[in-house]
Amino acid sequence: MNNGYISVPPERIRNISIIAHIDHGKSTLADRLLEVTGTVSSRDMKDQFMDSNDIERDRGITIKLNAARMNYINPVDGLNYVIHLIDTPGHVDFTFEVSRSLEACEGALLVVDASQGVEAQTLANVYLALDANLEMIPVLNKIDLPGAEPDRVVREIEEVVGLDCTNAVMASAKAGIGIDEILQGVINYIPPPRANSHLPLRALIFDSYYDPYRGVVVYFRVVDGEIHKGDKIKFMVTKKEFYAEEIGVMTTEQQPVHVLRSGEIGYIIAGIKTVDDARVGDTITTSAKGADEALPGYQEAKPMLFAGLFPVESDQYNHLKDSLEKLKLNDAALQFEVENSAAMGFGFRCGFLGLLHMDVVQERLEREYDLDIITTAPSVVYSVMPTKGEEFFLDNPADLPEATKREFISEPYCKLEIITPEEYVGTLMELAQGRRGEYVDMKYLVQGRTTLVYDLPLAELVNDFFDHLKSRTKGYASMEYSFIGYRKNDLVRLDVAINGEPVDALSSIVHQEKSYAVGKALVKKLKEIVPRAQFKIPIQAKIGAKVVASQQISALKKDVTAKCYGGDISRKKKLIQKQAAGKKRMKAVGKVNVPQEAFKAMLSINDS
Ligand SMILES: Nc1nc2c(ncn2[C@@H]2O[C@H](COP(=O)(O)OP(=O)(O)OP(=O)(O)O)[C@@H](O)[C@H]2O)c(=O)[nH]1
Repeated sequence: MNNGYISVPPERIRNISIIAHIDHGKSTLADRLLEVTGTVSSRDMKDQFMDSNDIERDRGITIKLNAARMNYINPVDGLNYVIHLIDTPGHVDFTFEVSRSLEACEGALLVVDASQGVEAQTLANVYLALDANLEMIPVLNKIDLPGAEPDRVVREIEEVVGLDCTNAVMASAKAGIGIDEILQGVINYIPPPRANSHLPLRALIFDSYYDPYRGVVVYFRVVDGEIHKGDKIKFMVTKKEFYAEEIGVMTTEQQPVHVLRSGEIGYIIAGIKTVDDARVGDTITTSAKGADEALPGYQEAKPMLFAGLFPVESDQYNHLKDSLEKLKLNDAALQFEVENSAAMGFGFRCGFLGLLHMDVVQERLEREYDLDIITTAPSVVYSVMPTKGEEFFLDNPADLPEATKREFISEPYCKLEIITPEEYVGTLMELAQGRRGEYVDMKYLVQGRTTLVYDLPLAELVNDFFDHLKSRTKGYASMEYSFIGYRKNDLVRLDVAINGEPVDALSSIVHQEKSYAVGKALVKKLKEIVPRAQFKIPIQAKIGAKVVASQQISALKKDVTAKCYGGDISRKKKLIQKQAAGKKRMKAVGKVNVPQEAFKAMLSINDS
């Protein structure tokens, strides 16, 4: 094993990230590099060392960042090098975090699956790497696959990405091919960090997490100066001050050291209670003789999506509150405030970076905190100009003022980039147009693939767009999006009443032109979802006082247990138990039990 802490001069440090489209082999390659450099022995290596979180592993995606310090003895000069490998989250919800971890590096391995080629996320990541001025080494991965076409993909990278592939490495992370060449490439083509040890300390925070025993652990890159154990330090954005109780490096495990210098990557433990105090993108300096100016580029994590989270049983409200507070310790981007819904009772309005972030939070609440919650359909943040007063933002459709009290509503738009095999261009254009997309551009790539660019309302995108894209293209298309600003539109609020009771948690904001069709589809869907009762249940969709669609659920004729003829008691009991379990995920709205699915019905009616 080669995993101890070795101090080397800056010219023998390399700081790199791996960037790739999902599933192109980033984690497998990271593992292989750790193994080849002796940082982790193959025996010790669990599946994937870099993806250390359960939910990540289950979903096969990288959510949290991680960093590893590898010692590499270069066979060419026999000298010891240190390579810091920073893992980036592989999902658009976390673009800002990706950008900060790239900022902490001088170079990146651009991994492209040689049997698939460039995908939308490859491009999005390359743009971020170019923004961070990174030197990139293309790695054509999976060349062991019979379908691999590395030469074609090299041409594609040169044409589409505009990256010179002279130094590209043909590799198989799985079979261990090309790993030495990659390490040689890192030493030869990626510049060492510029060392500014004489300047006041400035270190960039690129990740942090909460450890219940040690408090917040902060990962950083020392840009200027030095940080010593025991230093009094200041976070320049939050202005919070702490003592550096422990600083260290990430070899196989966290290994404490006394000093970290310009160009190095390490962690710090300083009695920090919540990740909110150590935000990604913030700059660490010393309290005494510190830097005057923070490193550029800090951005506040801004939620793009909001949804109501309500406990199924109202007595679980406090448990939900405690659980959200605990999650927040480890998730600076999660926001929540109390929401009191007429239909749902007390719960929380929560803000998320995107759909994946929302799913992860929901799953943690259920799995780790054993909560039964109802989540309403996510809403984007609208901007509303009232007839009187100033423009304001609104994330809960239920709060929209009546039509007579507002001048206009604007909604967030994003730029959507799709890469698809040519034969699906028609169906995807239809999909994008059905979602109010505005055509921007189309380009033919090599080998019958095409990029399509649309401006699209974010609300349409979060409405299951990705699943539709995948199913229309048999999984062959990929997409990325970025927020581009607000645009005015003719939007209205669509309300729902079940059995005469307005269900505020089912209200949504939709485009005027689509409102009738959406209302009709929504009540039809709700009719399928809401269980029958002993009485008739009318379901209506309304805009203001006007009913735009309605359906009726007919009354149950018989008690289901009647089927048992009163004879078989155990069977009857079982049936009752089954009914009770089925009710668990239901929320009583007036006299009607509304299942969780109903609150997501909006997501599934857009069959465009
Ligand atoms: N045949 C072959 N399969 C590979 C190779 N590298 C990775 N894979 C497989 O490809 C799949 C995805 O690999 P990962 O390393 O998890 O991909 P990733 O890019 O880290 O994915 P995310 O963490 O979701 O971003 C896994 O099933 C790997 O076993 C390779 O060189 N050859």
